[in-house]
This record gives sequence, C-alpha cells and structure tokens, in this order.
Amino acid sequence: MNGRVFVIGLGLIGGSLALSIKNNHPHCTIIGFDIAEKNKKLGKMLGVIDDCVDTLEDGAEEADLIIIATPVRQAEMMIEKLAQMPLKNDVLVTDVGSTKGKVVEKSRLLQEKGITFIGGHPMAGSHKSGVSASKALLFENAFYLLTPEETVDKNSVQLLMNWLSGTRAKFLVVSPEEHDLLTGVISHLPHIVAASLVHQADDVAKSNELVTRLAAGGFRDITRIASSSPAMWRDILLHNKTVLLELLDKWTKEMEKVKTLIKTEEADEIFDYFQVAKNVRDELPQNQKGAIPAFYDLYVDVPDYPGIISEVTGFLAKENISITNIRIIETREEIYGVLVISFQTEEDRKRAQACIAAYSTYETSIG
Ligand SMILES: NC(=O)C1=CN([C@@H]2O[C@H](COP(=O)(O)OP(=O)(O)OC[C@H]3O[C@@H](n4cnc5c(N)ncnc54)[C@H](O)[C@@H]3O)[C@@H](O)[C@H]2O)C=CC1
Ligand SMILES: O=C(O)C(=O)Cc1ccc(O)cc1
Repeated sequence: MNGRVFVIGLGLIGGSLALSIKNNHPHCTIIGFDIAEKNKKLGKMLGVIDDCVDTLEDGAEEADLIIIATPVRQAEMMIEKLAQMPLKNDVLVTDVGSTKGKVVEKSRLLQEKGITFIGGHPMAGSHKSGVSASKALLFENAFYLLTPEETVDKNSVQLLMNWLSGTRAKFLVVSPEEHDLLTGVISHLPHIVAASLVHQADDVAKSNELVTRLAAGGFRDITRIASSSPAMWRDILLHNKTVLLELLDKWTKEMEKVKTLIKTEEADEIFDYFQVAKNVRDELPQNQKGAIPAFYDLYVDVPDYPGIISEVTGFLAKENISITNIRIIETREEIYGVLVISFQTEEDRKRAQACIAAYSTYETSIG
C-alpha cells in the first residue's frame, strides 16, 4: 500500500510497528514524532522511520494512517489534539495502548468530526522500552486486539488489518470493556504482583544481604516484568482502575485463603491448591505469544569452566543461529552448571538443539 503513516511516540511499540508496516508496504512513507528529540534522531538513524516532523500538525495533516504509540494517558491527550486539527477525511486513527476503555471513550471526539478511530493493542512486548529495542517481528504470532465501536465501518477495520499485516499477528475484535477485563487478569495484575514481590524482597534485603544474592535465579525470572517502564505502568493502573480494584480485592481474598490453609496446616488442601494450579497452567498453550511473552529457552548441561559460554555461542554462530539472551543458572554447587539460551522462534531453538548435539556431547532440554 502507498500512503503516509504517521507514528506518534517512537518507542518500543511505535518503532516495531513502523518496521513491520514498512516490511509489507515498502512504498509507504513513515513519518515519526516524539516529544523527545533524541528518539526522532535515533528512529531516523536506525531506519525505523523515513522522516520526522517538529510538530504534531506537520505529521497529522497529510497522514493516511495515524498510530498513537505513547503511554495511555498521553494517548488521550493526543486524541484531543488531533480532534482539533484539519485531518484528511479518510484518515484512519489507531492506538496501541494497553488499556482501551478510556482511550475509546476519548476517541468520540474524533468520531464527532467524522474521523475513524479503531482502538488497537498488540499483545506482545518486552520489559525493555525505547526505539532501539524495536523489532519488525515483535508481534509475530501474538494476538492483536482491535476494539472498533459499532459505528465503525467493517471496511475500515479490514483496511487497518491490511496496513498491519506485516506484524504477522493474529487479529481479534473485542469490546473495550472485555479488553480491559482480559488484560487486567493476564497482564496488569501480574505486573502489580511482580512489583510487590520485588518490594517485599527488597525490604528483607535491608536486614539480610543474602536475599539479593539468592534472588539472582528463579526470583529474577518471575519478577522480570517488574523491570518495565514505570511511566507506562502508572498510566495503565490509573486507566484500568475499576477492573484492577476488583481484581485486587479477589487477590487479597485468595491470599487470605492461602493464609488460613497454612495456619490450620491443611496439608491435603494445600496440595490441591498447587495441583489445580499446575493442571491449569500445564494446559495453557505453549510457545504461543501472550501478553507476557514466552521465550524459547534451551537448557544446556555444560561443564563449569571459563570460556564455556563463548564455546557454545561459537557453535551457534557457525550455523548462523541468533540468540536473544544467555545466562548460567548458578543454583547448583556441583561441577556442572546449566546454560539457558533464549531464542526468538521455536525453529531457532530446534536448530540450536541439533547444532549443539552435532558439535558437542552436552545434553540439552527444552525445560
Ligand atoms: N512495552 C510493551 O511491552 C507494550 C506496550 N504497549 C503500549 O504501547 C504504548 C507505548 O509503549 P512503549 O513503546 O513500550 O513505550 P516507550 O517508552 O518505549 O515509548 C513511548 C514513547 O512515547 C513518547 N511520548 C510520550 N509522550 C509523548 C507525547 N506527548 N508526544 C509524543 N511522544 C510521546 C516517549 O518519548 C517514548 O519515546 C503504551 O501505551 C503501552 O501501554 C502495548 C503493548 C506492549
Ligand atoms: O514484557 C512482558 O512480559 C510484557 O508483559 C509485555 C507487555 C506489556 C504491556 C502490554 O500491554 C502487553 C505486553
């Protein structure tokens, strides 16, 4: 497709969408805007955008597609501003925010001007932020939720999906309310819990320095998402207030239940509590991107000697297999350590497994 795409907010998500749109529509022109000058410069330098503009007006007026990719409270402000600007009659406006209720409500200002707005949320991402972390295939196989209001023409929804086809995401239409409930349960509440676990450990660390050292393993993994952008999460919590207050009430009750089970030493019920959770979790789809992305981890049993990491990455480099992360699990005191290598795709993980088997006798497992 030809046309001008205007991306407002050149961060992880705005940048990744810009790259994926360009991949499938090489003849379109991607213009970027960000309040931070350095992000515009970086976006251009990295080839994420074709050009940048100094003001919102300069980018919006001639745009065929406008993507608002700022934190959600800023997104509301962007909509207010766009509603006061002369825009093309047939421009499509969308956003990428993690909450939808308030953004869609605000979008009625555009609708009153005859401008089509379709709320959007690519349900994949990372705890990293910024345009330099952008990837064209960040959303591959992820769900991409769209929340068009009933007044929105089906052709406009199709047009937006065509623009976004390079994401290779799976589009799903839901109402803004359903969206906020679903993401509250599977993404927003878990972020609050992750942050609270870090706070709790930090509190104990003040009187026992061993906490920090021991937290390097599994604790670090389950609290990874607590490293996400505080500004983004502040806005998400404020936007999804009603849903989150209800979920937190339920969570508190759930914790009270667990407390009682422990106090009364109900061994069988405690067992059941974990057994049911295990059954449910084991049935969740594997290797499919959700809001909290799955990583394609490969565990490699390796001898613990200096240079082992470069030896194994050397095997992978010979076969041109890219990795996204590598670390050693240090929980064991014996001679052998476990190297955990993360890949972007299942195919890369399979190739890596075959490659390591071909070059060494190290045992591998997918955990
Ligand atoms: N990070 C993630 O994993 C995901 C984030 N989202 C949503 O995407 C949106 C963007 O998130 P990220 O790209 O991760 O954040 P980011 O922090 O990487 O990028 C946001 C960008 O917006 C810019 N910005 C802020 N206010 C602005 C304004 N008034 N005008 C122009 N630019 C402005 C910032 O300077 C920054 O470059 C958020 O609404 C978030 O809820 C959605 C899916 C995943
Ligand atoms: O880094 C992670 O695990 C995330 O949870 C990414 C994420 C953050 C916000 C979203 O709205 C969707 C996905």
